[in-house]
This record gives sequence, structure tokens and C-alpha cells, in this order.
Amino acid sequence: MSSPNAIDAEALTKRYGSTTAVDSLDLSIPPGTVYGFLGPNGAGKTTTIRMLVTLLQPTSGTAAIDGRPITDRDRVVSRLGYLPEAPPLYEELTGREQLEYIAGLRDMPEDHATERINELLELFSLRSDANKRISTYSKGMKQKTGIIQAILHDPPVVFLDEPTSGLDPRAARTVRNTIADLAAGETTVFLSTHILPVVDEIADTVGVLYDSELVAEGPPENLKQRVGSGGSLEDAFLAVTDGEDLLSDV
Ligand SMILES: Nc1ncnc2c1ncn2[C@@H]1O[C@H](COP(=O)(O)OP(=O)(O)OP(=O)(O)O)[C@@H](O)[C@H]1O
Repeated sequence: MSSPNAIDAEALTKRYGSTTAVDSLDLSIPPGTVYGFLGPNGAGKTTTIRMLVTLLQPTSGTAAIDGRPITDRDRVVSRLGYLPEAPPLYEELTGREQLEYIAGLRDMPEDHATERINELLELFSLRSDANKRISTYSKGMKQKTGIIQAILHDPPVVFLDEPTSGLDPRAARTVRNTIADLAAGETTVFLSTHILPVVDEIADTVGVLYDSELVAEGPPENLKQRVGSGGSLEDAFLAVTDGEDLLSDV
């Protein structure tokens, strides 16, 4: 039997009163994909992600993560990692305590958790700050801690909302390399960001959400070709989000 898609969505829809935030979204994302999820402010990206990570109930439609329907919350949550725009951290804990706490919630064996926490603290240059309280951390240090807690348990599917936000160039590079390493190891990364060069560099597939609908989907190269030779992903993004009806595979 072939392995299930990492992320599936069928006619996934969310309405807030008379506002349709996500309109009949279909996704079919195989394992090991880096999926760059783009869209202007208010397009529905965060709403989509919150439905896929089971934090928000869809109005209609279905979705599955690693073959588990999102209605089966316990089984889905163990298969995913999520970095929201503002990572949930306990300010009074140290970075290490925060990560140990998350490892406990994830039922990670203690030895393995300690090893993995040390490895990731080292990777993100946080080891020397690991015993300081999070309340003393800079924005970038908090962001790095949030990223580590999203990938700590090696989930097959990781959702990252603006992962390089607030990071210095070296840390941003570490995040990009980490995403590439995760994908090489068959982890699927669903990446929402406004930083298009990052998507251009690391995404296998780009999906553009505009006004609650997916208006373009395909490899970055195909999307760029639509605006002619030499076009950038930014040119392509601006072209497909200017109100024209361009719904198609790119
Ligand atoms: N809790 C809510 N109640 C009512 N409307 C909401 C709620 N959350 C989001 N919306 C609306 O749904 C639409 C999509 O919002 P969403 O936050 O998903 O967009 P986004 O693509 O993540 O935007 P951004 O890039 O600015 O973060 C917007 O019109 C927003 O006003």
C-alpha cells in the first residue's frame, strides 16, 4: 500500500458570520514536500493552518494529516508540529525547562528528549542561554525556542507560520537549512511566509491563497514562468493576487 499524503484537504471551508475566510480549499501534499503557502494579508492562511492543526473547526469540508482525519484530534496532534505566529512559551520557565515540558507532553522518553533538546539547542546556538528564563529572551531567541518545540518530537508534518520572523541572518539560515534537512528526511513542511525569496529557495510547491481561494499552485519555477522569463516569485505573486481570475495549475 502506498503511504498516505502528508496533508489532504477537500472543500475545506471556514466562515465567520458572513465572512468566508477559507473557501472550498483542496490540498494534496505528498510526504517530504516543502509547501510554501503564500497569500496577501487576510487571505486565509492562518485560518487554514489552524484548521489543519485541529485548533479551529471547519464550517464544512474534510482534511487529514498523515492519513488521520482532523476530527481524530489525538491521533492528528501526535503526527504534527506547529509554530504559530507567536510561539506559546511560559515566560517563567527557562528555555530548557520549556522544552522538557513539551517533551513530557509529547511522551518522549527522557533520555531521548535530553539528547534531542541538546542537539537542537546547539543547532540554534541557544545552549548557553538554555538555563535563563524565557522572560529574558529576545524575540529571536523566543522564536528559535518555538521552532525547536515544533520539531522536537520529529513529527512527520510540520506547520511553520513565519518561522524566520525576528531572526538574524545566521539564525534565518539555520531555519532554512533545518527545513531542507527535514524535507530530505521525508518530513513535510507547510510553510507560511511573506518572505518570497525564502519560499523560492526551499519550496518544492507553492500555493497562493487569494481572498480565501487557492488561485495558483505548482513548483516555484512554473509560477515564475507565468510572468515571462526573468520573472521573480514576487512578480508572479503580484500577478496572481491582483484580482484576475487565474485559477489553474501553474
Ligand atoms: N476570529 C475571527 N473572527 C472573524 N473573522 C476572522 C477571524 N479570524 C480571521 N478572520 C477573518 O478571516 C479572514 C482570513 O484571516 P487570516 O488570519 O486567516 O488571514 P491570513 O492570510 O493569515 O493573514 P495575515 O497574512 O495578515 O496573517 C480575514 O478576513 C479575517 O478578518
